Amino acid sequence: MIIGTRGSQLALAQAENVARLLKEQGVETSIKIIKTSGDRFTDRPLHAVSGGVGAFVRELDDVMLAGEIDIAVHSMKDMPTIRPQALPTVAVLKRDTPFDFLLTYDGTPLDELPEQSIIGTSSLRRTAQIKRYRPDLITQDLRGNIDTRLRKLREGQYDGILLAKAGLERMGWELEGEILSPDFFCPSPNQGTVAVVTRAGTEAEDAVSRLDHTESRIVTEIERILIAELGGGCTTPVGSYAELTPDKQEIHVRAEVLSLDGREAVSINEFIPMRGGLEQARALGHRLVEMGGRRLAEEALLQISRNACDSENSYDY
Ligand SMILES: NCc1[nH]cc(CCC(=O)O)c1CC(=O)O
Repeated sequence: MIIGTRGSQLALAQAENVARLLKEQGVETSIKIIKTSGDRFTDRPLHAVSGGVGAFVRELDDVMLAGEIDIAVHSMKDMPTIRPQALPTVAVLKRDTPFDFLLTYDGTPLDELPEQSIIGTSSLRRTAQIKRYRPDLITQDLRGNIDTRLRKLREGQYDGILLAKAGLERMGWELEGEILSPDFFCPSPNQGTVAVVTRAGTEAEDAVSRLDHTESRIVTEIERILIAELGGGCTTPVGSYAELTPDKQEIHVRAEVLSLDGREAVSINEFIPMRGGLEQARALGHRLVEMGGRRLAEEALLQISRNACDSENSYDY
């Protein structure tokens, strides 16, 4: 069986991990690198790349539908909500750390950074959240793969950069930094979770389905439901995070929509029961809209110059 992946170090690490997990199940695989247009235009913000934020995923879908690969591995937060029926998400892997991470040039924590320090991120959500938390800091666009972003920090172009902790973990990089609390930095929906796609009705589907982690599947679904009604398309500053309580009876859900400048936000922060959780999440998503979340998402969208964007749920650029 052939695992298709993008060629970035993070994508390769994720694909290699899936290969290892399948090998433990006695399934042999090989890895094939697929170059996507999102990888080719790394100089522009992703919301300005043709095809928008679903680009990475869709091009792997195409080669899978063409039969060139059997298994595709994705960072789940980059996957559009609406998916081809023939390509089920057969496994949601056990979640890694879902939180954002601050790396600073000299190890200074967020609360102690001098005024006017420059923070690099290309995520509209992280930009809005950092502006809300520290309006005196300066945010600057920072694109590129994780290795590129780290290099730019080391070169002194930024005082600090924000990224997903999970990316560093998967690369095996243990760097000193600060995990940002979801109370102030609600992560992107599905951040820190890898999903695996196959063609329906194949041997690969059978094999990969053994890797599915039920709890991670539940919380990631809830995170999507919470923000499903917001509209505003993709690339708006939206966070959504669900976690099981230690007794596994309840789910702690947080979700928020911010204005691009971080000055306005609407949010929810609640515990819902495991039983009937999906319905309650839908109701909470509705409440987020009624509190003004859709208006904020639509306003943000109007302010962003961008090309066609077909994804409903890839907010993190
Ligand atoms: N936005 C791109 C992206 N997609 C997934 C990850 C990290 C891994 C993950 O969240 O699963 C990243 C990098 C980042 O946000 O720093």
